[in-house]
Formats: sequence, structure tokens, C-alpha cells
Amino acid sequence: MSAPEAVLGARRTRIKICGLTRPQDIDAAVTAGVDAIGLVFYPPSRRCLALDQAAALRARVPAFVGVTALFVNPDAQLVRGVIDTVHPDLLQFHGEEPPDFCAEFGVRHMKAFRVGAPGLDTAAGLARACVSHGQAAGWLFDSYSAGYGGSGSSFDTALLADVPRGAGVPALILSGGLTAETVGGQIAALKPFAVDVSSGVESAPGIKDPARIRAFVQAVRAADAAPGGFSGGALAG
Ligand SMILES: O=C(O)c1ccccc1N[C@@H]1O[C@H](COP(=O)(O)O)[C@@H](O)[C@H]1O
Repeated sequence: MSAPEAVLGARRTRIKICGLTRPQDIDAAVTAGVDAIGLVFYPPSRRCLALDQAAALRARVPAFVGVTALFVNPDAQLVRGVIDTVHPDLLQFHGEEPPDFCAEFGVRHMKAFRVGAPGLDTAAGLARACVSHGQAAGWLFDSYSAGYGGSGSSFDTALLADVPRGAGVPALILSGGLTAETVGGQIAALKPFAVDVSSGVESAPGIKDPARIRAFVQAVRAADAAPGGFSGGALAG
């Protein structure tokens, strides 16, 4: 246990639920105790929102729960429109966006890497890509899938072996096919700072299931409470 954890007793993997499209799903996620919710602005996704729809969902999110806006290779105009209308706390870039693009909006961001994509299919290649996105607040790892993400498929986490970890380094956020059944084992093995899930808490794309959300949050908390649980540190993991 690191010094801040010893003092604060911090053993808490952060949780983001992504791809919400309905007010009742926001309420279910907030009630279950998630740290952040994600809104999708990628038109091919069945979870994609119009700006007015997203603004209404955002207004339902209370203080101290973060709102992330997800993009895939967007044009700058879309990002600015979302920032002005929805006021996200964090941007999530899930495509091949270059570092300078991600950093140009004056809103903190996390960079997603699709593990297994060309250039991201070795531990060294993945680590290099991460380091090139050193301005990010977090590095999110997802599986390589045809539709860019939200596919419910997992990846070989051994490829994360060379990703830098520690204080002052962007937080490690694990995603890709997580479920209430699998997340505990992944937390025990990798000790990510946060986990992100979409498909694993749904009954259909964009339709969240409150019971699955609760089960997911409970599984994360159980993993945190287990011996050798959370050790991602207060800020970085
Ligand atoms: O959710 C989507 O529709 C989506 C579309 C395009 C890129 C990413 C998307 N979601 C992100 O994908 C990962 C993994 O999701 P899953 O749990 O495997 O379904 C997650 O980080 C979502 O934020």
C-alpha cells in the first residue's frame, strides 16, 4: 500500500458506465454509485446522441459524478459543439486522434487505445503510443473491433505489461468486454485506476439494465475489498 492509501484508506477502483441514452439509466448508474457516465457522439454507434438529448441527460447528473463525451475521429466542430452544449468534464478520444488534436479543446481528455490494432499489437508498441499521449488525464484500453468500440469483446491484457504506471503518469483505465463476472479478476490482476463498461451492463445496445449495473458496481467493490485489492494510488494507476 502506498503512503497516501495508508493515510486515506483509499481502496476504490473508479467506475465509468458508458453509452447511456435514457434518463432512467442515468438514475440507475448514479444510484448504484458510479463515478462517471459516458455519452457517445459517434454517429455509427447505436448509442450515439443528438446534442439536445445529451444536454438533457447531462442535466440529470448530480455534482461529483463526472460526464465524459466519447468521440471517434471527430471534426473539431463537433467536439466544440458538444463542449458548448453538454459541458462534459472529460473528453474520450477513441479513434486515431493525434495528441495535439486531443489537447486543443481546453477540456481534459483520456485517450483510448484499441489493443491489437496495427501498431498496438505488441507491449512495446502500445507503450510507445501511450507515451506519445502524455498530456492525457488517462489512458483507456479497449479491444480492437471493427466498430471502434462498445463491442463487448475483451483483449489480451498481457499486452499492457510495458505501459508506464505510477504517480504523475496518466491513469490506467481498463475496458473491453467487462462484466460483473469478469471485472473482479481483472482488478485483482491489473489493479487499474478505473474500469469502463458498456455492453456488460446492457439488455440491448444503449439500453442499460439496472440489475446489471448494480451487480457490476458490487463486483468492483468486492474486488477492492479483497486482500491485495485496489492499489492504483490516489491519482494514477
Ligand atoms: O459505446 C459505443 O458505442 C462506442 C462506440 C465507439 C467507440 C467506443 C465505444 N464505447 C467504448 O467502448 C469501450 C468498451 O465497451 P464494452 O464494455 O466492450 O461494450 C468502453 O470504453 C466504451 O466507452
